[in-house]
Amino acid sequence: MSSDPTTTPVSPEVERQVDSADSTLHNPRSAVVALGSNLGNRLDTLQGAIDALEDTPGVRIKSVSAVFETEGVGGPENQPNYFNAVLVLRTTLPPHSLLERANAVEDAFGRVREVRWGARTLDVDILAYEGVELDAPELTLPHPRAHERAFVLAPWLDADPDAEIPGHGSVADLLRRVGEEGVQRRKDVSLHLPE
Ligand SMILES: Nc1ncnc2c1ncn2[C@@H]1O[C@H](COP(=O)(O)OP(=O)(O)OP(=O)(O)O)[C@@H](O)[C@H]1O
Ligand SMILES: Nc1nc2c(c(=O)[nH]1)N=C(CO)CN2
Repeated sequence: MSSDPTTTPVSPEVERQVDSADSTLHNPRSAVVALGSNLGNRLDTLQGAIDALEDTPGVRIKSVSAVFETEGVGGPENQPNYFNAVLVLRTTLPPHSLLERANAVEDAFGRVREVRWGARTLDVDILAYEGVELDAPELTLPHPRAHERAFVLAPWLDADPDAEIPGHGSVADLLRRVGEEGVQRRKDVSLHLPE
């Protein structure tokens, strides 16, 4: 019998049937996540975010881009440069659960939401989630501004040279169109998967 008084015990066979009807448990999807930081120790923060995401049940990081140092786009003038990176994941979490986890990781690194596009210790955005298009304020997929941002496209191309943004084209073409001004690959630093 289950020791949890809020649950009605079910047989292992029923549990198996319920699990097999939940296709998300068996079908990890590909998702792409952008990381950005322009306050504090930017490299440690991005590495901490990678470790926290990899530590999430239902999330496996498959590819980590190089680190790009980028000039702030939008928001207040003279904000410090960002470190940006992109991760390709396989995940069994549905999109909204992945967003919740992304927000929790931002909060864990002391993110305070004040000025739009203002400086932040950590920003975690979902760029794309395999086969999903959404147009809600709390979650828009693919990310509505990814295709026009060199600070997203350059690391995305590095993490996945064949990436496509549904409705916009290949990341390689989009980056050629947008140009790479204000975006520099930092060859002296790197991020890694947790050991
Ligand atoms: N694809 C997405 N990834 C992350 N957040 C999203 C996405 N689509 C919508 N949102 C919503 O956007 C809200 C604002 O996010 P945030 O404060 O990180 O914006 P921002 O990173 O400053 O700006 P931008 O959205 O232009 O990158 C979040 O509360 C979130 O619910
Ligand atoms: N260079 C750079 N500029 C930004 C960034 C970012 O990550 N890098 N994020 C923003 C809001 O998501 C706004 N502007």
